[in-house]
Amino acid sequence: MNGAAYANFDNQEHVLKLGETFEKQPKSAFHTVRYDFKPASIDTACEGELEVGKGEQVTITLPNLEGSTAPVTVFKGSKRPYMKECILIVNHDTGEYRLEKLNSNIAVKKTRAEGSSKVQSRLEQQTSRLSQQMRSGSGASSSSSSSSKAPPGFKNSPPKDKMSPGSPMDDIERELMAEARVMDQMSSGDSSSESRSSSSSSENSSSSSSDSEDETQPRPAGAPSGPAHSTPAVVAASHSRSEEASGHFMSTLKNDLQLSYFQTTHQLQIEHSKIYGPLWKSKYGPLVIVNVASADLIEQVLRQEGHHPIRTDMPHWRGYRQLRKHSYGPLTEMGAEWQRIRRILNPRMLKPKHVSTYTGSLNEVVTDFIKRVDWLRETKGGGVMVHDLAGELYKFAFEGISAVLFETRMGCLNDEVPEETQKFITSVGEMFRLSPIILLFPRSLWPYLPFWKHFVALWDHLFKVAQELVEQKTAEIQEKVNRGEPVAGEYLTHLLVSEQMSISEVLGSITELLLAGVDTTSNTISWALYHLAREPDIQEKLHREVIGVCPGDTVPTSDDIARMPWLKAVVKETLRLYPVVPGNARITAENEIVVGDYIFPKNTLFHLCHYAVSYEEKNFPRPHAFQPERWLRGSPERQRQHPFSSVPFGFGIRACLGKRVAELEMYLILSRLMKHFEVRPDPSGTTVKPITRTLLVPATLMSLQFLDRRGRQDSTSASRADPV
Ligand code: HEM
Repeated sequence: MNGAAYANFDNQEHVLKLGETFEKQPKSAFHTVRYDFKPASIDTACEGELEVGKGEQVTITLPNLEGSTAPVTVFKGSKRPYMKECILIVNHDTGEYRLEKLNSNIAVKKTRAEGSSKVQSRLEQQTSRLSQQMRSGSGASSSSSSSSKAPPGFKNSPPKDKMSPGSPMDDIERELMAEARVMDQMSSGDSSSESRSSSSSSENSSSSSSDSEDETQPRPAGAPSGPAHSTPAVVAASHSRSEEASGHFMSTLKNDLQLSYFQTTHQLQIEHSKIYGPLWKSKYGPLVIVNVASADLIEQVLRQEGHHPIRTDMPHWRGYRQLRKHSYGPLTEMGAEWQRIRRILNPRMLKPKHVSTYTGSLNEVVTDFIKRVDWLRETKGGGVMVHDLAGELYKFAFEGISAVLFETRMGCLNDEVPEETQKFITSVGEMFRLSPIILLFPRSLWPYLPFWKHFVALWDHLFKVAQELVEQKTAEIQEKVNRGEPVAGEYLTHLLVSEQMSISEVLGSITELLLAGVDTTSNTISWALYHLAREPDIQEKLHREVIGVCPGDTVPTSDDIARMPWLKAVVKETLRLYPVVPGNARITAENEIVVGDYIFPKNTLFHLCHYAVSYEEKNFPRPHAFQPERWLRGSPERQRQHPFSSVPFGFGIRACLGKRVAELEMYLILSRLMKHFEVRPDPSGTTVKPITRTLLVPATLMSLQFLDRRGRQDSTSASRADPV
């Protein structure tokens, strides 16, 4: 399929162009479908009936074609193979069908009604103006330097929208000014006030945000507190000329960039699927996306993903690697190379016999985490509270995955987290936060975006940390070899010693594993504890299960976990309510595929709306309730569940590489925490909602009470009111 498929949103009218295949609108609307026609059929038009979407047979009769007044059947037969020249427009309200030649543009009323789409379309117009200005030489000269070369054209911003106090525009303003501030700090070499993007683990925000927490309108986690909240005028006044230009750029964008759009994309899945049904098309920056929001249709996409599935082409992540000449890892690699990497990485990540060998190292990390909980309660929590639990669990997850990958300890659970480690944590969060913003812009503009420079610096740091760890391990191995000692070890040692990958490839892969292995598990553990605290009966059942399998001081192992079905059900239910990857994706690069009643050409980008599907009443009765019992084997609800209604680790050969390690890690920590503590909600009554920052993360700080069970005769008889 050719690449000229991008819709034109000028005048709010959607003009379908050659290659554009699918459009669905809320009410009035047309479905526009490109069906498959035999090239000959169009020439040998004959009369017949009109039937679309029944089985594989399609008959199309048109009221008129090219001047003919009598209805003509332009096609009768199988959907395949296809001819590119025609497009079928189906009006499902009136039952009317229309075939148009693709070489004439087809105007289909207004495309989208939601504000977010309008915002995007304005942004697109603006960025294309911007890019024209740059190409015409009025802007930046060359190179990857950013704000200092910002073009004068930035001044031509559209009139500023009226902003009411506390409106989403304030958030945009804060976000963009925060961006400018971070750029300031970076250019002046001061990174000390960088805060981790997710409020959940921001040390800095812990004191400031708790006061201002508002359940209905949580403070955007990425908006740092303090000076970044200043008005643009105040901040801009302190900028140099180049920063002023960048400030113009910011203020231009702030009218268009709706932060809430990024943060609530999981929620939008539900809202859009209510309006459009289970299949609809949308735009995200330069991307045209087909959204899929039903378990059946998701299954259809995933089952046709091909031999080398592509999630998305990740131009920003890949762009960084190209810039620095780093190797791709499993997240970013594609095609046969991706398959080769996975074949090397899979065994020690996914084979149960290997994964169970990580139990010892992970349990050591769990032990240290429990000590840290004790310390936090005593020193900062009035004997019972653990503040910013998600942040603490982030450190646990980082320590845990490092123990597995690097066979080494990072000191994340020490009283003082090493500076480099803390910076890695900050960088991961920042990088995830910036990723969707960068994708909104055409690649040609990236060098001129201030936050692209920031994005590159963040990745530089991530690679630097991984590189140091790889070098350290290489040196250890070399020393052992020099001493004539046997070299044994699990993950990194195996990768280095087996020499199946170059050092650069090992680095590319290990960096991505480290990146993928932290927020994912830590946030899932946070949400599980959050719900256990709110559902004492479910928690009590879990506690009983754990002490039943592992009484006294016994530390749960992977074998014990196999006998804890309730624990597994708790994790499954947590991942249903909070799928860390709320929307996955596939690009069908190998074949055109049939999804529902439609045929999609090669290279269609599908967005799989897992979040929406896991909240569907028909899949999960009382979908908002935390009910682990739905997952118990043999439960009537489980038997009715569609197998693709909740697939938190993805599906197929491109599914999560860390699934088994993540599960083991989550089971080991949750079971042990249940042995040691009773968790209870934050007495302030604060509720925590999720936001999307690439991954689904808590929007605000999460704090819980940890009551010691150790020393209790009978945990059930302990008064719920009295901290032990
Ligand atoms: C609760 C924990 C986790 C969840 C829910 C999760 C979820 C996912 C999902 C949904 C995908 C995309 C799969 C697909 O496209 O079909 C994925 C990919 C991936 N995950 Fe995880 N993940 C978790 C933990 C981890 C951990 C601990 C690691 C590393 C040790 C990891 C490494 C990866 C990698 C490398 C990929 C890319 C695989 C590829 O493209 O070939 N994940 N994960």
